[in-house]
Amino acid sequence: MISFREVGKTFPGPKGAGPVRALDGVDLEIEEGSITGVIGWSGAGKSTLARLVNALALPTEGEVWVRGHHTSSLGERGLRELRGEVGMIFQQFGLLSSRTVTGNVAYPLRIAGWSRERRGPRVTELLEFVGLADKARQYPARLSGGQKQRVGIARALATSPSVLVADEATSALDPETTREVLALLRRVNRELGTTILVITHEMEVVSSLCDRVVVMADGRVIEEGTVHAVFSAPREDATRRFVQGALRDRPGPETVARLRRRFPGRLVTVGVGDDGEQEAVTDALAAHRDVRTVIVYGGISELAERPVGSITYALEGDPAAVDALVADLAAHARVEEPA
Ligand SMILES: Nc1ncnc2c1ncn2[C@@H]1O[C@H](COP(=O)(O)OP(=O)(O)OP(=O)(O)O)[C@@H](O)[C@H]1O
Repeated sequence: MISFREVGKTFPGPKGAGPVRALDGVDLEIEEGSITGVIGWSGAGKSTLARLVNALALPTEGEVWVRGHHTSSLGERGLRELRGEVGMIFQQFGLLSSRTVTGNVAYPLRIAGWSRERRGPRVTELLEFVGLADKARQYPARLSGGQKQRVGIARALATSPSVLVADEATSALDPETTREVLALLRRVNRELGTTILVITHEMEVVSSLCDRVVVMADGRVIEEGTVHAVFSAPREDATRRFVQGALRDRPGPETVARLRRRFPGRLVTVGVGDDGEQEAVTDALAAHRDVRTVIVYGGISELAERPVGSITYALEGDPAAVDALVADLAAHARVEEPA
């Protein structure tokens, strides 16, 4: 559906500074019907990547393909076709304040040359889909943030695009409204079959909505895979920071110091993965009765409907017995000792 092949994007830098390398050697395949999250800290290149999908920007190296369109070699007609294939929603909604909800949703249809007779029923259908049929005549200023974003989604879907790109679409919303908008995006994917690309710096958005995740740092893709695979065993520091920020399952340095003062035993953090792993850990703890085991910290969440997190134990006993238990745990799960 979408293919990035060795894509680079360099911007001329500010006066006196060198050029800015926003994307560097990005290879990426987005499957039809998937929901893919692109996550990264500020400046990682996420928005630049999003803008390449509907040719709002073109790569300076490599190729971007969207549904068989090579974005760098499109004429005016090809570009119009591509923009019809790719809907976009933004953090600040991008609604026209001088037009009603109906006027906003009808706007892309007017541009695409739909007659007034065809536009009316299509707008009604779209507003019903996003649950805003009763707001058709309102102006955006009278709507809440969540309602504005739903208008944005209806507008983005007007021409039945096969791809929807959401650039920080929930970053301006409170947690409850964020959940509503994410639920709507899930419906768009399931009921309309739209492929969705979600650009975000919020791990919760990825973990609750996406099938796959692409982690970006410094213009590069540093990790990629299913949400569960990437977040349950992060390989890169940047990924680990996202997971840690969301799960808060591992004690930070100050907490570790406090735990060491309170508990005499050896601190060991044991990863929680799928069910089999947890059972093996419980069995190992039960088998080593000569070691006193105290749970001192931890957290378990769900990612892609599977458990993930860690539990930190203080293990107290004869050092050889504690060593034997730690070896037994390490045979079944990820074991770390806080620094
Ligand atoms: N039009 C532009 N001109 C010059 N530099 C740009 C331009 N657009 C982006 N950049 C630079 O490219 C890099 C990547 O920016 P980008 O906006 O893609 O990152 P991001 O991951 O989306 O970050 P944020 O979440 O802060 O928007 C940054 O260093 C940014 O300053």
